[in-house]
Amino acid sequence: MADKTEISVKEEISEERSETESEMSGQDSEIKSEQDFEIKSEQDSEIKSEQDFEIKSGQDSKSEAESEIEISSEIKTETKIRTDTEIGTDTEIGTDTEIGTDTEIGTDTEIGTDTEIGTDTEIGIETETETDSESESASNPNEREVVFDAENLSFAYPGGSPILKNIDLKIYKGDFTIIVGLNGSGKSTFAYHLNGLLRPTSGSMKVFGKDTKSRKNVSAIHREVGIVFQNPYMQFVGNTVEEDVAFGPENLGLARDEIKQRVSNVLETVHLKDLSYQDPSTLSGGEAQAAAIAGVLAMDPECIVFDEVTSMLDIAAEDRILKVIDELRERGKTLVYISHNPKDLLKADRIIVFEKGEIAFDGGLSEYISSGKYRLPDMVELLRYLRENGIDVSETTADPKAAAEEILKQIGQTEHNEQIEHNEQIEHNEQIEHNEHVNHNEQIGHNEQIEYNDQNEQNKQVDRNEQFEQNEQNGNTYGKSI
Ligand SMILES: Nc1ncnc2c1ncn2[C@@H]1O[C@H](COP(=O)(O)OP(=O)(O)OP(=O)(O)O)[C@@H](O)[C@H]1O
Repeated sequence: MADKTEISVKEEISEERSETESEMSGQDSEIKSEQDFEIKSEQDSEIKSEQDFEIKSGQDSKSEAESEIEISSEIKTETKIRTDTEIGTDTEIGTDTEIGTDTEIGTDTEIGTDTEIGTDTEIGIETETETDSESESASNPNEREVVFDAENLSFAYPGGSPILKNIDLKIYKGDFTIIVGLNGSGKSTFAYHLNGLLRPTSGSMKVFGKDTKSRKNVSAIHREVGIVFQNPYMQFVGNTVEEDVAFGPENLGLARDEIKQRVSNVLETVHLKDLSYQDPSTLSGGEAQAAAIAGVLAMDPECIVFDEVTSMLDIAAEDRILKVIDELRERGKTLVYISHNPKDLLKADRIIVFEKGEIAFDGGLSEYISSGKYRLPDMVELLRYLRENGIDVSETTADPKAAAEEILKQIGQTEHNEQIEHNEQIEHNEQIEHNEHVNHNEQIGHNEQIEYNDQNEQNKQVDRNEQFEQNEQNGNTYGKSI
């Protein structure tokens, strides 16, 4: 029997946040204090019998205006039929009673009773075989696994007009999908649907096959899908950066050493080690974004939704985050990235454009470029200009160095070759000149030698004549008759 006590449940807090958002928008009439988010405890007990039965129970309680007790029991048999029992009690203004039963053929029964004052009790009994979308896709290995599946999804904030309209969209495992669109087009609202923070007003959203409409599914979905919010201060729950980042892994029930290691690694990654003990609410905008990213990375979820997370980062910090994203892609994570920066499009497997709550475009980068309707990354503009002027470079080269090499191949290389030829010619000419010069010098030397020899000869003759004259004067004819 294992018994452990944990402080805090991050995904529940996310739910609370969402509720708070809803409350702000008037979706829910109740008013909650900030302390709702702060105090949580969870107690899990696990009993495993020799018959391979597993019984788990967890108890959550919260302070202040709201208290919640959640007890979950899980019984697992060798036949892989699992029974989940969840009992939650909320004491707050407003009462909700929900009883749900899920069976393996997908029957979901919910009985709800609302009264004005009282208790929120949720009893969920879920009986299902361990068959989910993963095993479904395993039956057809060529079919890519669907992670997010929105079907005819529409959403309106309470009292408002529809923000999302009839969205049909499947996002596949391992893809890096970028969502772009003008301000207010519904990108963030859609992002909140990806982990059940918001639920469709009509239609459905399934994550790994689990419908976000069922509250029982939402906490499991929170473990698989992390969201980094546009406003990072929305997601802090710890008193220090370190505590905040540790919050998620603690909630996953990881061992203390593992948590320590993860926290240390992610703080290193986002360069926030020096601020480990700072209150996250006092961080600068960019630091807060980095800390929020660290908090999600520490949980290592299967999917991460980034909602304009680099908007406040300096260039170096942005580069670090983009590098992290590259690594996450290499590890096969499913990433949804909301951005206003056209340069991000170059990395995308898929681009989705939102316009007034609808999907106006859904496709790859080449299609996006050739549609001619949207703002393009600067480099694509440059390459396009070169193409239009007869230089055959690809428009979709994401890496500036690769683009430069392509351009060089087309024009630079030719010029380069011409330059080489030119240089060789110069060298050749210089050599000739040099040789000519040498020859010339040699000629001069030769002539000088001749002159020298002539002079020598001449001098010798003069000497001889003078000797002759001298001899004659001396009467010495050396046997010669005159
Ligand atoms: N809690 C809310 N209550 C009512 N309306 C809301 C709420 N949150 C957002 N909206 C409205 O929903 C629309 C879509 O907002 P959303 O934040 O999803 O857009 P966005 O595309 O992410 O915009 P941005 O690029 O500016 O971040 C906007 O008109 C916004 O005013």
